[in-house]
Amino acid sequence: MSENNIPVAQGINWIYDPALNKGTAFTEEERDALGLHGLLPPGINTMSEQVLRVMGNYRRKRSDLERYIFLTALQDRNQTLFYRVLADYLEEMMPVIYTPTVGLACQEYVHIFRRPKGVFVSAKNKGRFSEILKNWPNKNVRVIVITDGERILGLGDLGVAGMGIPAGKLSLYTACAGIHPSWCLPVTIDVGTNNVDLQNDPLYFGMRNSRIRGEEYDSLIEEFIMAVEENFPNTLIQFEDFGNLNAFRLLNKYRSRICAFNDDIQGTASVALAGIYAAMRMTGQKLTDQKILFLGAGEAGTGIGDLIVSGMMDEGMTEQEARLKCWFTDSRGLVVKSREKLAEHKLAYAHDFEYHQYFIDAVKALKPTAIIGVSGQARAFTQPVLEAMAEFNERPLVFALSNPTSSAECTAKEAYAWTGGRAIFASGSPFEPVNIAGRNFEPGQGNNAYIFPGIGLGVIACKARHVTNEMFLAAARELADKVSEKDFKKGSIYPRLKKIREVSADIAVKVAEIAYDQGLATIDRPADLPSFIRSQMYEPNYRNYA
Ligand SMILES: NC(=O)C1=CN([C@@H]2O[C@H](COP(=O)(O)OP(=O)(O)OC[C@H]3O[C@@H](n4cnc5c(N)ncnc54)[C@H](OP(=O)(O)O)[C@@H]3O)[C@@H](O)[C@H]2O)C=CC1
Ligand SMILES: CC(=O)C(=O)O
Ligand SMILES: [Mg+2]
Repeated sequence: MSENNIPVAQGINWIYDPALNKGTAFTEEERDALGLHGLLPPGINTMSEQVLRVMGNYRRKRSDLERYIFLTALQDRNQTLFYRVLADYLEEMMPVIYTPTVGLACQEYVHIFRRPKGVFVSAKNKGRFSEILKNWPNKNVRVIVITDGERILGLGDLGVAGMGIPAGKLSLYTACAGIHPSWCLPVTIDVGTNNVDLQNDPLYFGMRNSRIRGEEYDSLIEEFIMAVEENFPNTLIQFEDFGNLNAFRLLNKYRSRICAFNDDIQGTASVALAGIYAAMRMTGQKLTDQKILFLGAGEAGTGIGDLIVSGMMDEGMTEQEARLKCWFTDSRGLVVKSREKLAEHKLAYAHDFEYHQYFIDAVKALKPTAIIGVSGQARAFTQPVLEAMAEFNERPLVFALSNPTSSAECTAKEAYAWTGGRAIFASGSPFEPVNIAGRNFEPGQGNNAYIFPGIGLGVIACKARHVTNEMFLAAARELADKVSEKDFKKGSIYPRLKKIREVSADIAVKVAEIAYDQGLATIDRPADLPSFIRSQMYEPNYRNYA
C-alpha cells in the first residue's frame, strides 16, 4: 500500500498475473528491474527447461481429467508457457483441452472449479450486462465465444457448467490460429437449466430455474449483443452449443446485423464438406456424384446439408437437384414430405419418398454413398448399417461426427472392420490408429476446430463486418487442398493437427480475400495479404521486460 492506502504495483504482481508471468524464466535483469529477487528460486530456467518440467508433471497424471485440470491451472498461472506447450505438443494435448476430455470437464465443472475464466452473464443481472462487460480487464477484445450451455457437445444441457466449451474453443483460437489470448473472451449466459441433476447439485452455481424461453430469452441475448457493441465494437461473436430451438433463430437474426456466426451450423458444415472434397480427391469422384444420408437433422446436420447444396450448385446443379442429394433422419425417422409439423430447418429436405422409421431401412431404401452422424446417438451406425454401406459402395463415406467419443455413431474400428477396410472414415473426436487385416488406419478428426480458428483470424485481420457462407465454402476447399498423399495413405481426409497453424493461416487468407471481394473488409487491402495475416499471429514466446 502507498501512504494513501492505494495498492501499488509490486513485483509479486508480475508473478501472479498469468499474462505477464514467466516464473523461473524471469532473467537476472528483470528480477532487478521488477523487484523479484527472493520471490523466486534463485536459479533461472529457460523456457525449454520449463516445458520439460511441465511435460514431466503432465505425463505423471493418471487421468485425462487430471491432465485437463493441470493444464487449466498452467493457463491460469503462466499463459505464455501454456501456449508454448500446446504449440509443441498439440496432437497429444488436443484430446485433453478439447473433445473428448473437455466434455467430461464440463460435466464435472462445478466439482473441479478453481478459478473463473471469462465472463458469466446472468439473467438475474438483466439491465446490467454492459456494466458487467466493463468489469472484464482487457479492453481490446476481438472475438467472443458465447454459449447458453443448452447443447454441450452431445451431452445435453449443462447450464453454466458449459463454460468449459467457450474457454476451450478460445484456447484453440490461440493455439491453432495465433489469435492473441488477450483478444479472446469466453462468455456463458445463464438463463437457467433444465438439467435436474444440476438443479439439485449443492455445488451448482448457476440459476436453478428451468430455462427462460421466448421473448424474455430473446431480450437477454439482445441486451448482451448491444452490450458487446457498446464495449467491444467490431468484435466477432461465435455462437456455440446453443440448443436448436434458439440457434437457427439467433443466427438468422444476427448474421447480417453484426459480425457473427454459429460454429455448430456453419463451422461444422465447412469441416464436413472439406472431408467430402478430400474424399473425392482420394476416389476421383465429384461432389455431385454423392448421395448423403444424415443421422440427425439439427444444427450440424442441416448446416452441412446447406453447404453441400451450395457446393453442388457451384458444380452446376440446380438447388432442387442438390437438395435431392441430401437426406435426413431425425429422432422420428426419415424426414419426408408426408410428415407433419417438421421444424423449419428440415423443410427443404422433406422429399417425396416413403417414410422409414429406422435408419437401416432408410439406408437400404436410399443406397447413399455417404452417411453422416450428427445425432449425439452413440453406436447408431450398427454392423448392419455399415455392412449395407459396404455392399453398395466401393468406398463408403462414414462420418461419425458426434462428440464426445462416447456419443460417436461408431468407432473407427467398427467403421473399418464392418466395411472390410473400405470405409473412408472421419470422427468428431479422435480415435487411436486401427489395424485391420494387416493395414494401419489413422483416421482424421472431422471437427470444426479445423475451421473456426482460420475463419476468426481472417475476419479479425481485415476487420470484416460480417461472416458469410462463401467464407465457409472457401475454408472447406482450402482445408481439403491441404490434405497430402501421405494423409490419404493413412486413411485420413484431414491434414495432421500439427500443421493446423499453417492451415488456419491459409484459410484466413481465403476468408479475408472474400471479405475484400464482398466489400466487407473495413481496413485497406494490404499489398501482401498472406504476410499481413501471418504478421498478426501470436507466438508464445516470453517478452523481455528489463
Ligand atoms: N464434429 C463436429 O465438429 C461437430 C459435431 N457436432 C455433434 O453433433 C451432434 C448434434 O449436434 P447438433 O446438430 O448441434 O444438435 P441438434 O440438437 O441440433 O440436433 C440433433 C439431431 O439429432 C437427432 N436425433 C436425436 N436422437 C436421434 C435418434 N435416436 N436417431 C436419429 N436422430 C436423432 C435430433 O432429432 P429431432 O430433430 O427429432 O430432435 C436432431 O435432429 C452433437 O453430438 C455434437 O457434438 C456438432 C457440431 C460440430
Ligand atoms: C465440436 C463441436 O462444436 C460440438 O461438438 O458441438
Ligand atoms: Mg459446438
